[in-house]
Amino acid sequence: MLSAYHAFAEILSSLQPNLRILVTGGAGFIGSHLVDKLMENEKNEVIVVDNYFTGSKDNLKKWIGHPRFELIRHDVTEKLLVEVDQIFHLACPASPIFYKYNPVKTIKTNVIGTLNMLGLAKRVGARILLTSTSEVYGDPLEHPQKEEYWGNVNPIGVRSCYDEGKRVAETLMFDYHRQHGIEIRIARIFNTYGPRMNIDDGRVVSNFIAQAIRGEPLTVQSPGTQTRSFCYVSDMVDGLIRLMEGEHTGPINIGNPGEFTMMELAEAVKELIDPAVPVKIVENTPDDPRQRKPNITKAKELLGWEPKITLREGLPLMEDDFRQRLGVPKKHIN
Ligand SMILES: NC(=O)c1ccc[n+]([C@@H]2O[C@H](COP(=O)([O-])OP(=O)(O)OC[C@H]3O[C@@H](n4cnc5c(N)ncnc54)[C@H](O)[C@@H]3O)[C@@H](O)[C@H]2O)c1
Ligand SMILES: O=c1ccn([C@@H]2O[C@H](COP(=O)(O)OP(=O)(O)O[C@H]3OC[C@@H](O)[C@H](O)[C@H]3O)[C@@H](O)[C@H]2O)c(=O)[nH]1
Repeated sequence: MLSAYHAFAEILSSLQPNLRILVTGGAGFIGSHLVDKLMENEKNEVIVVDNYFTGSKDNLKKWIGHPRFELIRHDVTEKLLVEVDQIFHLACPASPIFYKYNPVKTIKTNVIGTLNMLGLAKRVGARILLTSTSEVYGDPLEHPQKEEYWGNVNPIGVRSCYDEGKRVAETLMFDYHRQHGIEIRIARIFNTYGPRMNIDDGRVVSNFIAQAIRGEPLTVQSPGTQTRSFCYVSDMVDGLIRLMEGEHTGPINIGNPGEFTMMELAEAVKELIDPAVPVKIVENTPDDPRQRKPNITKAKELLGWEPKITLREGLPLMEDDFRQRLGVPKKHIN
């Protein structure tokens, strides 16, 4: 019986074509988890290109030297010639601190980088997936956000290099699709967290966890009532792969609809790591969206996807990883 099952599995696997997959930004947080998942399939060959602005070779160290894996230092604002079947286009700094650091470079990465990847997709006939963002909805006046909502975005603000950049990237994807018949997929990713985020990434979940472990005050940016919806990274990767493999162009929201104020997030982190750490209210940055929560009806109906890991399940997994990297073990009370 078992051998009949194995024979069947072997036939199935032999029917699946070998795929060569390019992941831009594959040395980053989401990208490296995506690479781990893609490498599990022995039919996949994975090529990562990254300029290491916010990513690191360390995130991919287990694959370096593997015969089905290749890592190339490359900036997507420059042309790239590789023969591939699929392109997961993630390259772009994602933390507001880093995308505001060199805004001209951020918009070039979104516009010229996406043009270059679309040019590559056209030349080699590859399917291309763009990781767009919930930031295309700006400071949303509709809540929760459906894909049909056009957003409320400041075109000249300090976040515009990122959110307007991603909006242009979406436009380019659809123009190449309509004009050149390129197979496109667009994911609108909502706040994602998990192990391997940079300790000093600057995003709220990594900040609070690192602060609590170090015994420092949790910096809640005022007013603290602004909301976000946090998706665990393994759920995100599963959604991205389903979108790439499915039949729908999108845009499709991929995120966890569980919605929390930043004050609630700080309380959850305190409760988990150290109830004694204080919360410190600090000044916010301009144009910070006041609310954010995905409507994921499309992802459920078209991709059969919904997140499995709640914030309370995901935070301890991230705590373990941060403690290990910060060298601060958990105190055990006997
Ligand atoms: N994490 C989130 O909450 C979130 C939310 C919405 C959208 N996204 C999108 O998902 C993607 C990945 O985000 P992440 O959280 O893993 O961020 P990250 O900063 O960890 O990863 C981005 C990667 O892209 C690389 N990169 C940046 N500019 C590049 C360039 N010009 N050429 C080549 N490589 C470049 C970086 O070095 C890094 O490895 C981004 O496109 C981001 O906009 C993320
Ligand atoms: O230390 C902090 C950091 C952040 N915050 C608050 O936490 C909220 C979330 O901020 P983050 O910097 O984590 O992320 P944002 O939601 O602003 O942007 C994010 O969402 C969409 C993605 O495309 C972006 O890549 C990602 O950075 C904001 O309201 C911010 O004011 C704090 O209260 N304290």
